[in-house]
Amino acid sequence: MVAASRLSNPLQFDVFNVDARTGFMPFKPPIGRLEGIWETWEQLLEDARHRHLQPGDKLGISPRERQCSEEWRAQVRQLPLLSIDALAHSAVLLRRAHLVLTFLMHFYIHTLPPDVLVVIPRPISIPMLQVAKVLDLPPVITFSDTVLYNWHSQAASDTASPNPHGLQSQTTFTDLPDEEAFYLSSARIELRGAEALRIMQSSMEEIIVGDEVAIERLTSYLLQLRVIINDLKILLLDVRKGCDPDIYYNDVRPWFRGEDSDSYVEFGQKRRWVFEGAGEYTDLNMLPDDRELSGASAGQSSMIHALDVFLGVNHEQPNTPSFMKRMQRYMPHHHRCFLDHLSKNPRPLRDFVVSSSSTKESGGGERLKEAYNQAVMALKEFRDAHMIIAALYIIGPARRAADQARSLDNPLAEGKSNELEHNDSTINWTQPLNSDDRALTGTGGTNLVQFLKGVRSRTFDTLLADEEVLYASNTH
Ligand code: HEM
Repeated sequence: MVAASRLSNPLQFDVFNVDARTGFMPFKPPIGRLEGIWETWEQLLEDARHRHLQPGDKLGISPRERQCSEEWRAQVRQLPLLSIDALAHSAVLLRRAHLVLTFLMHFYIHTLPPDVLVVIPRPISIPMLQVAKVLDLPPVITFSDTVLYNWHSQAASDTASPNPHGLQSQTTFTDLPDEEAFYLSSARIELRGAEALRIMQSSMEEIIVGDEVAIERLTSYLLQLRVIINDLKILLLDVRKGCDPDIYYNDVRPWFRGEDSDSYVEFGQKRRWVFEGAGEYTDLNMLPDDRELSGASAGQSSMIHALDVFLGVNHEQPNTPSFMKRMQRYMPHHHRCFLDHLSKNPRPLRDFVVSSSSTKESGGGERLKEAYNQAVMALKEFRDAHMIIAALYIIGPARRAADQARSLDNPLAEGKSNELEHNDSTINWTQPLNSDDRALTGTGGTNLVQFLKGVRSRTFDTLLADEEVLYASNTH
């Protein structure tokens, strides 16, 4: 348990919509349904789920399934255009509205046949853009829609924290237990990570004090942090218990795709998403030409970003914003501010560890450095595990899907095999996968293999070597 504060708190959770018990997840379960005039959105969402709509580019989709999707989309086009004014006063209602509208929108877009234009009908596009504007979020499904604000639990009382093993998802695309297991594995990581946030808070206080006692405390916090990050790794690997890789890849993942990972490419360009009627609203001018609409990805989890920022793992690169920076655009506004605040810490942990271990005589600095390296190593091992999961859930199933498409002689086979010129799920990540750079893309639109290897290397490079500490002591 983290010791009581010795200083006024440099990282005030409540300002950033962070809860000391549940971290970036709200302490109380999010509301499960909008009432009043917005019931119609909820009913249409329910209807989409009951119909078991299928993605329009699914291999072997039947005429009956296409017809069923078209009937549902016709209902969406006939919806009245509802005002969001009475929602705008409540963050809780707005979050549910973002969730419902993005689920409706992704159902609408991804049930379209792959070769028709994407025009999001006005009854969804306008409230979607309005809600997104008030929340300062992009009009696309995010990690907060599928995980942070998409759960309920049977808590023992109003004051008890949600039980990580008693969680259920409120809304899914497929009603498959695999989809729910996928969301809940992230939710459990968020809940377990709340203790890591408390450690960051207490550590920042100790860094300000900076004396021998502070160094001892900080050392023990970092050792606790190592244990927590190791637990996050175990929780991540546990996704295998409830979510089948092929079901995830073929049935669940297609619904998350953003504009930048659309499967249909014409004249070298992916389909643009047209938000019908947006041009008539000058105050909704939030879709510049260089807009980017990536699909939901756990890369948007503020928890992992917070660990990077706190431990000093630097993903930034000159000239272009990094993937990690881009993903922050998809996080709830206050959580983005939290990361910003953490990154502007005037005494960053890594610098403090370097200076303490190079100047302190007593050996406390050396123990601090060792504890710091163990925490960084745990994060690197989390990323090793994440690469195994990405291989198992994307690379293996993508290969099997491409083989299946080829055997059906389906015109989409070329697209699917472009996705995968790689090895199978027992991939050896230390080998170059393929000289062909046509890469598998993540839902966040990245070149998956290259990207994940880069993130892991940068984590490893954050470890403090003896020379670095020596260099710091010589330059004091
Ligand atoms: C079946 C489970 C998972 C799969 C298949 C998966 C896949 C991916 C993929 C493809 C990327 C590349 C970026 C993109 O384009 O989206 C990515 C990035 C990322 N994912 Fe996951 N992911 C899974 C679970 C998780 C979980 C549970 C977390 C943590 C809550 C997580 C955290 C991240 C982070 C932080 C990144 C950014 C890169 C990094 O920091 O290493 N992922 N993931």
